[in-house]
Amino acid sequence: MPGPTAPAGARRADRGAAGDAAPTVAPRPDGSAAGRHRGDRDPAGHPHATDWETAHRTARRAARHLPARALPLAEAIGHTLAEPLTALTDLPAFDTAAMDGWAVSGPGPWTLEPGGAVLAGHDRPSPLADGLAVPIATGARIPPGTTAVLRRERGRTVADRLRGPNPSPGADIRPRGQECRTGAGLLPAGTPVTPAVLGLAAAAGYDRLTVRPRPRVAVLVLGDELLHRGLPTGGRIRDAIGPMIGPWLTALGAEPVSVRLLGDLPAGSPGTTAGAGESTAPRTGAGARTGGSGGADTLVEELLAAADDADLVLTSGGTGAGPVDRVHPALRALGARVTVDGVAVRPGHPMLLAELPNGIPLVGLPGNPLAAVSAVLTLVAPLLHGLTGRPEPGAGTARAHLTSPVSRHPRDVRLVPVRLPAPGEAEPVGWAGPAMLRGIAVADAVAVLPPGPVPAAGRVRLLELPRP
Ligand SMILES: Nc1nc2c(c(=O)[nH]1)N[C@H]1C(S)=C(S)[C@@H](COP(=O)(O)OP(=O)(O)OC[C@H]3O[C@@H](n4cnc5c(N)ncnc54)[C@H](O)[C@@H]3O)O[C@H]1N2
Ligand code: MOO
Repeated sequence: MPGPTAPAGARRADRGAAGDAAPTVAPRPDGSAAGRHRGDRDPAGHPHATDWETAHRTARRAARHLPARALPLAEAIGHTLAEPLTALTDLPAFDTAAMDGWAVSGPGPWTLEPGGAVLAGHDRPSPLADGLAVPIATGARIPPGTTAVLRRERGRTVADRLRGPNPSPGADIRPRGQECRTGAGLLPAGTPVTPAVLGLAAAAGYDRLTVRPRPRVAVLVLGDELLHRGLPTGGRIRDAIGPMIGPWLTALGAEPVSVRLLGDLPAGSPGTTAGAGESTAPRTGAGARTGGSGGADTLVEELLAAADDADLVLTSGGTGAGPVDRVHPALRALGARVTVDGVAVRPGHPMLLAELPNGIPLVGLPGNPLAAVSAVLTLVAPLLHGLTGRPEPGAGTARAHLTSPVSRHPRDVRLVPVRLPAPGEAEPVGWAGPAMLRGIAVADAVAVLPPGPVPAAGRVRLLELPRP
């Protein structure tokens, strides 16, 4: 069970030590630090803060595409097309009746051909001579010589005669290739495989799809103060990140393989760890969670075990420089390359992006719950899209007018939960403090407010919120 919590004041009091705990920032060829921008200032103690746009881009680029694999259709759901989907057949593959009725040749009245109906699934029906009609079912091949289909409800038969209005030529016939010709591009690479994509792929002749799999994500929720059931008590509070992070990852196209609820473990050093490859932490099933610190005694051990079995590792909490904020020290002990160490965004400025020694990316979500959401939108979503090759949803295109002005941060981007009451309108919902979820819980999107001295008004950029 988690141990007692240091009072918040004590945890915060040590933030002055940020310099000591700062991990190595990877140098760039030009000698500057990756993601660091001269002139950026974060008065709260993050001199390395990366600007928000750069952080977003860096996260996407930090991801190498996951290897593609060919999977049977039924197993491809939720993954991402690694290659364009190209029609393997004309669709429809032959001229097809669009309605139940009669195939007719020429103007009526018509004589019914003896010998029964043309049904779906029948191979080549015999040709229809001028003045003749034959009953036909939706989806059946059109007999050669047919000029149109007369719908059942429009015709009436007496003995072997069919009467009804003359359908216009080609009426209710779906011509071969109407939807696509063989070789036509149907979907680009990077398309998420939805139920409709599976249906289209099957119709277009596919038995298997070449996909990039859903990224496997391991999550470590840090903090001795967190309770996982019941009411806040004795200075402890409910964990709000653990319950939302798994479903949010799923909505972003990832597979949360484990959400481990850990206390404030000591950072540890690589010397005290189990080597990568021999995980000491009991692995859990998809989306499963465990209480307590499991089998590992240090954060370094937990990180190594997580990285061994995932495409992306997330931590929550402990990104600061307080006495029990162990993410930076653990990354430093591991020799991880920290590429984004703080972002000029509110909430969420302590968020970080790193590359673990085995090349697996790690995102450190700040502990304040809305700050963690901000990090999901800023770093996690583009990273996942980079791993699968999905385009950023509505990247740079979604915009709306704020229905009322919202105060901005003088130097940092502000992310503000909004409702979208009408097309093109964004209504701030309030309750946007870093520790609050009340606003985001009713929001349809998040508005991106650039820094500035006066409140934001007018058109703003929107970020989609992932939906289950
Ligand atoms: N001296 C300074 N103090 C703080 C700064 C700063 O710049 N200088 N930044 C503040 C901001 S902004 C944030 S965000 C947090 C980031 O802190 P950590 O990532 O180290 O997170 P913790 O200290 O562990 O927790 C912060 C806060 O969030 C609560 N928390 C943590 N995990 C959860 C969870 N899973 N569910 C709900 N709430 C959680 C925790 O109890 C704390 O109240 O640092 C500020 N301080
Ligand atoms: O930026 Mo903190 O991340 O506002 O809560």
